[in-house]
Amino acid sequence: MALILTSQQVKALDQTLSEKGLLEVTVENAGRSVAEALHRHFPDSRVLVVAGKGFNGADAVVAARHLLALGHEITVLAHQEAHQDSLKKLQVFTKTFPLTVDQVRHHMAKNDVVLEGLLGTGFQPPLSAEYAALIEALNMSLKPVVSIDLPSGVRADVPERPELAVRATRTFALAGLKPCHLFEPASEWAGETELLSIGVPGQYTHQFTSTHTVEPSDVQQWLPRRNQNAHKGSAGEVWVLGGRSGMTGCVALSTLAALRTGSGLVRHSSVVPVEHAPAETISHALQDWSEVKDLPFKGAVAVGMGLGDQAEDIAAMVLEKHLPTVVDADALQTSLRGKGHERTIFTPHPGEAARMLETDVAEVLSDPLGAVRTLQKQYGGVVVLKGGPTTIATKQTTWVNTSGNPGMASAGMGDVLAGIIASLLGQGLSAKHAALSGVYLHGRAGDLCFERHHYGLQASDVAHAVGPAWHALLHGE
Ligand SMILES: NC(=O)C1=CN([C@@H]2O[C@H](COP(=O)(O)OP(=O)(O)OC[C@H]3O[C@@H](n4cnc5c(N)ncnc54)[C@H](OP(=O)(O)O)[C@@H]3O)[C@@H](O)[C@H]2O)[C@@H](O)CC1
Ligand SMILES: Nc1ncnc2c1ncn2[C@@H]1O[C@H](COP(=O)(O)OP(=O)(O)O)[C@@H](O)[C@H]1O
Ligand SMILES: [K+]
Repeated sequence: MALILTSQQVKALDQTLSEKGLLEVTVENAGRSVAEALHRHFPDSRVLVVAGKGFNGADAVVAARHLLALGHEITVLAHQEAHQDSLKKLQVFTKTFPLTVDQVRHHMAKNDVVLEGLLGTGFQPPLSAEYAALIEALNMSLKPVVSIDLPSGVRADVPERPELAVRATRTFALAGLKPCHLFEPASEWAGETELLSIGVPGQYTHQFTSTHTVEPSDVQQWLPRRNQNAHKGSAGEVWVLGGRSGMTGCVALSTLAALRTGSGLVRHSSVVPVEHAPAETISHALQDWSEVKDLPFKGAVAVGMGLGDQAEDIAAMVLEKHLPTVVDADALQTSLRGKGHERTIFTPHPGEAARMLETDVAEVLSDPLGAVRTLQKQYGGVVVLKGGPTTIATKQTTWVNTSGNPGMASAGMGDVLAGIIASLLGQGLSAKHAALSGVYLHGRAGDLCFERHHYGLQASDVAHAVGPAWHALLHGE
C-alpha cells in the first residue's frame, strides 16, 4: 500500500526519526534507493548530480556515492551549504564542483542523465533567483532529468501549476507519495513516478498519515464470493431511482452496470418510461415521485441519476429508511448535509462537489483530498469524489484510487459507477468496501476497455467489462 504524505507529515516523520537517532541512516537509505532505482532505469549511464542545501540535496549526495559504487561515471555539483557530512563521505571518492548555472550548462552535455536534488518537501515559494536560474538551466537539458522526491519548484501538497519547476522525466518519491504526484496539473511535472523505500517500515510511517492508495490486493479480499448454490435471491438486489424526460439513459446505464457487477435482481423506478433498460431488469413505473416512500425496497438503492429538481427530496426520503444507498448526480445538494449514515455513499464529480461545498470547481481541484474530507465531515457516510484520480473518504481514512484513464472522460461514466457501487452494496459489502471496490473495479474495467477503444470508449463498454476486470483481478492478471 502506498502511503500519501503531506510536507507537514514528512516534517513530523523527520523530527521523530531525528529524535530516535535514525535520520542519518534514513537519508543513507533514501540515497541508496535512489541510486539503485536510477541504475535500474539508466544502466551504464554517466550521471550529472545536482544537490541543493536541504535534505533533498543530502539524498542526492548520498545517491552519488552509491552510483559510483554501482559503476557509474558521475559529476556532482553541490550547493555551498549542502549537507556537509554527506559531502565529506562522497569526497573521499571523488571531487565535487560548485552548483552554478554555468557548471550545469557545462557538464550537462557530457552526461547521459541528470539527477536533481535541489528542493523537496521543504520548498516554500517564491523560488529564489538562484534556484530559478538553476531550474531554468536544467529544463534546457536534452537529457532525461530524474527528480528526487518531487520535481524542484513543485509544492508537495498543492497540485497547482507551478510558476517554474523542473520538468522531470522520472521522479523517485520517497517514503510516500505526495499530493503533487497524484493530481494534475502538478503531476505532469513529475513524469513517471515511482515510490521508493527509505527503510522505515510502513506500519511506522502509517502513524503520520491516514491517507493511502486503493490497492488491488485489498479489493480482491473485499469483493463478494458466491456459493455453488447461489440463486438470484441470494445474489443481492438493487433499486435505481432516477430519470426524467430526455434523461433516462442514466437509469439504463446504472441498471446495466448493477447487473454486470453481479446483482441477482435489478429494479428501477421513474415517472417516465425508461427506454433501453436491460431486458433483465424489472420496472416499477411511478405516477409521482412521492410514491417512492411506499416502494418495497430490498437490497441497495441508487438515487439521483437524471432525476432533476426533485432528486434531493427523493434522496432525503430514501436516506430516512437507512437502506444501503448511493446518492448521485442531481440528488447531491446542500439540503442533504448531515444526512449520510453508515450505509450511505455520496458520489459527486468536482462540479457537484463544488455545489455541495458552496465553492467553485477550481477550489475543489486545488485540494481534492481536503475537499473529499470536508464533504465527508459535512455530509456523513462515505464520499467518493470522482476524477482522474478519484478520492474516497470515510470518517477515519482517505484513499486515492489507482485505476482508470482519461478515456473515461465520457458521458454516463458516473452512472455506471453508481450502478457498480450499488450492486456491491446490495451484495452485502459495507459502504466503505463497496465504495473502494466499486471505484477500483470501475477504473480497472475502464483500463481494459481503453486497450481496445482508446478515447472512443463508452460508459456501457465499461459496464460490460466489469466481469472481465473482476476476473483478471482475482487471477492476478
Ligand atoms: N521523512 C522523509 O520522507 C525523508 C525525506 N528526505 C528528504 O528530505 C526532503 C525534505 O528535506 P528538507 O526539509 O530539508 O527540505 P528540502 O526540500 O530539501 O528544502 C529545504 C531547503 O530548500 C531551501 N528552500 C526552500 N524554499 C526555497 C525557495 N523558495 N527558494 C530557494 N530555496 C528554498 C531551504 O533554504 P532556506 O529557506 O532554509 O534558506 C532549505 O535549505 C524530502 O523531500 C526528501 O528528499 C530524506 O532525506 C529522508 C527522510
Ligand atoms: N481522466 C480520468 N481518469 C480516470 N477516471 C476518469 C477520468 N475522467 C473521468 N473518469 C471517471 O469517469 C467517471 C465520470 O463521472 P461523471 O462525471 O459523474 O459522469 P456522468 O455524469 O457523465 O455519468 C468518474 O468515475 C471518473 O472518475
Ligand atoms: K527534487
